[in-house]
Amino acid sequence: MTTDPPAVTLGIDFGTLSGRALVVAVEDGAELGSAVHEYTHGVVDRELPRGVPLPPDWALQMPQDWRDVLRLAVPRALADAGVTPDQVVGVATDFTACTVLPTTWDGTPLCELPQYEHRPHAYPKLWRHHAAQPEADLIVEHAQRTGQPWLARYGGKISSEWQYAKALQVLREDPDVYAAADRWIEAADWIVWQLTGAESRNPCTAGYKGVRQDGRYPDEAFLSGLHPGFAGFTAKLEHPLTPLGAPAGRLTARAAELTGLREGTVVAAGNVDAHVTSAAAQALDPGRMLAIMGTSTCHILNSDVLVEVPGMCGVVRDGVVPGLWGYEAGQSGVGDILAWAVRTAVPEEYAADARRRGIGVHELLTERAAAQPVGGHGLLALDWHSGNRSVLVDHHLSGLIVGLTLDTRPEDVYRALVEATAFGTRTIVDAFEAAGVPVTDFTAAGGLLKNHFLMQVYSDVLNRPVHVLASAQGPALGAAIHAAVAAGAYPDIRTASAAMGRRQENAYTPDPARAAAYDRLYAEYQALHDHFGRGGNDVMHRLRALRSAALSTSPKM
Ligand SMILES: Nc1ncnc2c1ncn2[C@@H]1O[C@H](COP(=O)(O)OP(=O)(O)O)[C@@H](O)[C@H]1O
Ligand SMILES: O=C(CO)[C@H](O)[C@H](O)COP(=O)(O)O
Repeated sequence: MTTDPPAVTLGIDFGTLSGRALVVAVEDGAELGSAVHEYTHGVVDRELPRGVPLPPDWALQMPQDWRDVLRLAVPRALADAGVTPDQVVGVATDFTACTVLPTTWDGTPLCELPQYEHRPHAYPKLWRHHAAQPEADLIVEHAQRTGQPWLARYGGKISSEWQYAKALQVLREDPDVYAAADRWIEAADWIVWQLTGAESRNPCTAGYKGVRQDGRYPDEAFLSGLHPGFAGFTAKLEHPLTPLGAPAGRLTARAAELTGLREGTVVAAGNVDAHVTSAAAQALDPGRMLAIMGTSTCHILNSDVLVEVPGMCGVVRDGVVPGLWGYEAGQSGVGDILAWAVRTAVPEEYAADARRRGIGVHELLTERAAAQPVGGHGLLALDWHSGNRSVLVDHHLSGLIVGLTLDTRPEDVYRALVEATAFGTRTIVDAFEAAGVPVTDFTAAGGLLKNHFLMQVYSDVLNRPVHVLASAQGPALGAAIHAAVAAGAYPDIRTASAAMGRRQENAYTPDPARAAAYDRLYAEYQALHDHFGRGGNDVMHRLRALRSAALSTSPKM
């Protein structure tokens, strides 16, 4: 007797530095094979590939790097899993967001047209492009003045990371590129377009990053008040939305040739890396907060109720799963801040020790940092090296370390930074609870799970158990779950998540003595946070303005 080979789905996760494809069994979510492709150009933040220098706070990407994930990682993942294209019943993708690009009507990125290849604004802007803060400030000020009803659904502020600030920056700085952009599209939707040959839009990026609420984008009167040329901006976005977990289309012959998949394979609606991970971590029920902890952290939480939480990134109906209000908050820099410490605050002696022992510098610093009592380093840090996404929503804030002495060691700084990111998360959890959105449990996912000391710090600082997603491929697994729903294997995302997702309960539990000690440090963090973040001292903004002025005038010494 022969049995049919098992049905599988493919989840493709497009991260900040790489993209990965994961083959998953539809029946139980077993991970059968995967492959990663590191982007050739990574984050373009110094100069364009052809040598055009970029100003501070810019972060771009190259669409070809994303296509290469389809071309290279997908066939390798199928081979790794030992499955044939016929077994793949559905494909879904997820992307960083708001990573957004200008294209022509047929989806061609403007940066790939010869006449625009030297123009920085023709390139996709990565989620952590932070140069549109003046535009974000203008949007917030104008929205407050004109009483825009949607503003409260974004915690009272629109981030410079989101679609409108980035698009307005293009219009103000390169009106030709703005005019040439027939479509202004999230990479999350653009990649689906590459697979299906037809434009589609998803409610997750449209809601959280595109300010679409109650079926509408901000109106023309509001947009023209920002800039006369911005009045028709939403025409570049308008397109029917495909619900999450629904099919956006089918794989074209061209995409099948590129990926090695079968023409006609179902492709699910696009999605965001953080939000899609909730399905993988079985964190879709109301009150379950998921923190996706990597270069940055996103906090995702579903609820039955609509509440306007000050400083959150956004609340969107059906934004994570149909039928619930999905909340997002976040920290723009977490692993990125630790990477900064590893890159810049470690003497050669440490690097040599790590090399000798065959471990990474993160691991070395972690090991040394773990061997000290709470507060033993005498330091307190603010985790704003990449600005503050929640609850202050200000990307012109910056990092701070208080308490440095001549005795301070690199591992002390590293530990203080780990703790600062945990305090940042606690600030977000507290903001939800204070606003009336209960956080009944806390689950973590993402690349930082490998740092057990860091995870324990989070449990101690939050003074609650931390559950973890039991997969190293959270977003790709979440996408594969969405693919199974789009393929009709499950009736909805929550049912598919129960069958295919997995989590380890109580992976970390708080130590009462450390939790009490962290309560005292957290009180100090809150004081520092409010002093520098809520107007007590505006020095961080003044320093940034001085830096911009200094870098824009030429004489150097
Ligand atoms: N052992 C470690 N401890 C803490 N942070 C780490 C460690 N190893 C890598 N990192 C940081 O983790 C981040 C990468 O996280 P990951 O989840 O893999 O990526 P992404 O967020 O891009 O999906 C980087 O910022 C890196 O500096
Ligand atoms: O803001 C986001 C989602 O809303 C970004 O996608 C996210 O912060 C980037 O993710 P990662 O740190 O995993 O690369």
